[in-house]
Order: sequence, then structure tokens, then C-alpha cells
Amino acid sequence: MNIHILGAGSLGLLYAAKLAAAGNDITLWCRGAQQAERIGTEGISLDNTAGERTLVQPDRIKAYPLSAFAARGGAEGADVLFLMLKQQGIEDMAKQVLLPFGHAKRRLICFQNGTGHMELLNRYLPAWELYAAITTEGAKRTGPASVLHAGHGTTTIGRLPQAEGSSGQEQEDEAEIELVKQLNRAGFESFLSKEMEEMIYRKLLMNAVINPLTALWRVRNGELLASPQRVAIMRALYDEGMAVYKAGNIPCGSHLWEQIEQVCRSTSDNTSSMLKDVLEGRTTEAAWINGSIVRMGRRYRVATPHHELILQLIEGMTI
Ligand SMILES: NC(=O)C1=CN([C@@H]2O[C@H](COP(=O)(O)OP(=O)(O)OC[C@H]3O[C@@H](n4cnc5c(N)ncnc54)[C@H](OP(=O)(O)O)[C@@H]3O)[C@@H](O)[C@H]2O)C=CC1
Ligand SMILES: CC(C)(CO)C(=O)C(=O)O
Repeated sequence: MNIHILGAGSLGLLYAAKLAAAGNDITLWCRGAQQAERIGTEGISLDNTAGERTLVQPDRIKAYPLSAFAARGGAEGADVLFLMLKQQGIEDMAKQVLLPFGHAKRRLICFQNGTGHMELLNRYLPAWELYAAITTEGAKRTGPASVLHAGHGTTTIGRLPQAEGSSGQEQEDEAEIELVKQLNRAGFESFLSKEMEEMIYRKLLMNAVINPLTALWRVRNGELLASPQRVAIMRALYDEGMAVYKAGNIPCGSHLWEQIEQVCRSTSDNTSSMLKDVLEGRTTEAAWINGSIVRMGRRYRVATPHHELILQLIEGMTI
């Protein structure tokens, strides 16, 4: 498949490397020209937790700076585009890079944690077919052209009801089926789903409970369960989020608390993405994670003092 990946961070490098190694035609759009040059000359080095290294040769992958996106045709001919940057960069990307192609037909798969980006993208790019992807793969960029596959998970892709409205399609089409086939061939256990809202809101609350607390206490995910005091704060965030979901009739399935505890155990050695951002002095995705719960609380008239305080504490960490 002809796949264009926007964003050459942890997730972008991982998916680019593995999909290219599986024989797909991959174009990786990097923010900086230097990174694109490095990948163009060195390829991508992919490590796994067993200490094995795979080198994806430079002739297997095309890498360009985003500044050349328009001049190179705006991903014309791509079967699909993957959007692999953090929430903080989405609006700039939509306005500055993608908007000139807003009238064209493109299929964009959005891998972000948190919520709000799908609505924003739909506003800028109403003609595009937008898909949400929820992945529990773990990736960590270790250099401009190297990435560690830190943990295996699943990737679920599907359209949201409003995005379905814009495409007018209800059935899975051949390209969707082919994409999932190629992802599986590349080693990503992947599925198509028509229940994306439930998946998104489950992941949202999971991230809203785990990520900010690991970032504030500077602990790995597993250490959250180490004391009753920590679990009590997790539970307060969870209960508040569930009250909002209940008031808004938000689908989130069952046994979410148990799943959150399970994720802490199964990713016990992980540094959460929010802790990573804080340690590297970057702004975090908290405004799209805890901030989303706060905004939903206002909409459905449910008080969210814990999420509000947590959001202020996280946002106060960077100046
Ligand atoms: N990493 C993971 O394991 C997982 C990540 N996710 C989600 O996937 C998304 C991407 O995460 P991840 O890959 O870890 O993030 P990274 O921070 O590793 O990578 C983000 C990439 O986007 C680029 N970028 C940032 N801002 C802009 C901008 N304004 N314009 C253009 N490019 C920009 C960065 O460029 P530069 O390098 O120059 O800063 C970088 O290449 C996030 O929403 C995250 O929550 C979900 C599940 C797992
Ligand atoms: C599930 C979890 C908490 C794994 O670290 C994650 O999604 C993140 O770090 O953003």
C-alpha cells in the first residue's frame, strides 16, 4: 500500500519502519529537514525489548520535510495517511500543511490519545475521510532515525459517526480491509471497529487516571498501585470521570476500573507519555485528556474538581 505518515516521532518511526519492512511504499513526513536527510541516508534502526535490531534500508523508505508537502503533491496517490503527532501540533498541521488540500479526497487515520482533534480536523478538512485509531503499541524514539518498540499491543481503527456522515459510507471498503491486512502483516495486531466511541472514551479515562499521576509523582505506571493513598486518588479521578460519562450517556463498556489496574500492571515498567513529556520539558496532552473530562463535565453539569486541579498542576509544571 502507498502510506504517508505525518510525524516522525516515536509512533511515526515505529509504524514507518515495520510497514516498510513488510513491503509497503512508505513516505515519512518529518518536521525538520535534518531528520528527513538522516532517514534518507541511514534508513531507520528498529530495536525491540529482546535486544534485537532491524535496519530498514534507506531505499525502502522515502523521508521528506513537511515544508515540502505541498510542492510534492500533498500526498496525492496515497491510499492512506497516518497522523502521528501529539495533540499540541494538530491545529498547526491542519492549518499550515493539510488545509491547501482540504478540497481533495484523502483518508486520514488519527492515532492521538485524548479527544477533540477529530472534531477540529473535521472542521478544517470536511471532504476528507477521517478515522480514529486507538493503539496500545508502545514506541520510544531513541534518535532521529531510531526507535525502540517498547511493548506490543493492538491497533483498532474505525470511523466515528460524524465522520461516517461526511463520507456517506457504512460498509467496510476494500482499502480499509487491505490496510488492516498490511498492518497485521507488518506485525501490528489490528482490527476494524464500528465501536470507536467506546474505545476512545475508555482510553481517555485510562489516560486521565494514569498519565497525570505518573507525571506528578514521577513514577512508572506500575508504581501507581504501590500504596492505598495513590490508589485513592486514582479512584477519585476515575469516579469523577464515570459520573461525567453517565450524565452524558457516553459509551464506555464495563470493568473499566479493573482494566486501568490491569494496564498499570501490564505496563508496569513504562514511563507514561505524559511523564516523558514532563521529563523532557515539553507541554503535555493533559488539555486534551483531563481537559476533555473537565469540558464534558461542564457540558453535562457534573463537577470535576479533581480533574481541574490535576490539569492545573500539570500545566503549571511548564512555563
Ligand atoms: N508513543 C506511543 O507509544 C504512543 C503514542 N500515542 C499517541 O500518538 C500520538 C503521537 O505520539 P508520539 O509518536 O509518542 O509523539 P512524539 O512526541 O514522539 O512524536 C511527535 C512527532 O510530531 C512532530 N511534531 C510535533 N509538533 C508538530 C507540528 N506542530 N508540526 C509538525 N510536526 C510536529 C514531532 O516533531 P519533532 O521531532 O521535530 O518534535 C515528532 O516527530 C500522541 O497523541 C500519543 O498520545 C498513542 C499510543 C502509544
Ligand atoms: C496506557 C499508557 C498509560 C501506557 O503508558 C499510555 O497510553 C500512555 O503512556 O500514554
